[in-house]
Amino acid sequence: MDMSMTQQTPGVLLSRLRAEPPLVQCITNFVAMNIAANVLLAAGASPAMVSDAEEANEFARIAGALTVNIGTLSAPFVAGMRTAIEGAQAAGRPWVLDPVACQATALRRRTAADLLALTPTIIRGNASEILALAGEDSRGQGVDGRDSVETAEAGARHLAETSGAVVAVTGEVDFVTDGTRAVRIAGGSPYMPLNTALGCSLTGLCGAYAAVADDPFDAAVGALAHYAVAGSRAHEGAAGPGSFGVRFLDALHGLAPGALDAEARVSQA
Ligand SMILES: Nc1ncnc2c1ncn2[C@@H]1O[C@H](COP(=O)(O)OP(=O)(O)OP(=O)(O)O)[C@@H](O)[C@H]1O
Ligand SMILES: Cc1ncsc1CCO
Ligand SMILES: [Mg+2]
Repeated sequence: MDMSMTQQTPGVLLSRLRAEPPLVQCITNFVAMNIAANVLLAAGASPAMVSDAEEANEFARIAGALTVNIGTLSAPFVAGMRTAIEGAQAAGRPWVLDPVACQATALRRRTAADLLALTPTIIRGNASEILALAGEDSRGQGVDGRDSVETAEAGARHLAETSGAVVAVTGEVDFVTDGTRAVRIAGGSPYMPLNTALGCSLTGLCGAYAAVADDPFDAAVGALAHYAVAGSRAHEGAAGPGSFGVRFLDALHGLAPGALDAEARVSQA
């Protein structure tokens, strides 16, 4: 990749992560809990799925980053999210928002808007979710994206400007912007959206990269590039979504920092 697009390249951040695996507090959904934990471990981070309001604030203060995902939403989750965000912010730690299916119901629209107002460091979602969060029409079907990343790029730029967050839109070709800078990241596999919770797990990986990066834009690019390169590698020889899933974990683990920078397909947008 062109090394001028980030201060710290994906490979530099991956080296940091592997040298000192960051503790990442993941408040995520019941579908993603096990999958995301395995993804973070394979990539080189240390995940902990801690969400109860009684301990989430205390835990956020000792974690390197917090990630918040509204996939299986309920009042106890929301209470844990709110107090965890307060703890992360008090400790000066980054937090990542994943607004799963935020177009679908009044509860999700309200919760996503409330969490957005708490100023996430990074927002990661599929194009349908980012369009909805940006106040535009979304064709999302439940948790599955149904819009192209391209149609969400203008909304993502606007959302980044108004929220102050780095916005990462995922799909066939990903898009990352902080409102000023913007890049596209190619790679991955069409088997990825057929494996549940890989997006939710990527949100966790954004937290891991944010914990070791100086700049959240570099963190989002690093996490998405790690995923894209591992996804491309895993696609080779995969017979379908099942064998892809196994190969993907192996590829996340087996990717060396130098190879990540050599194989990352990041371009200016
Ligand atoms: N058609 C595709 N080709 C290549 N990579 C893809 C494709 N669709 C998605 N991806 C990749 O899959 C990963 C997850 O992105 P996706 O947009 O599917 O998340 P999501 O909809 O939030 O997933 P989930 O809600 O199931 O966790 C990203 O790394 C993205 O680049
Ligand atoms: C399938 C599913 N349902 C709620 S969250 C989730 C994981 C993918 O977003
Ligand atoms: Mg999702």
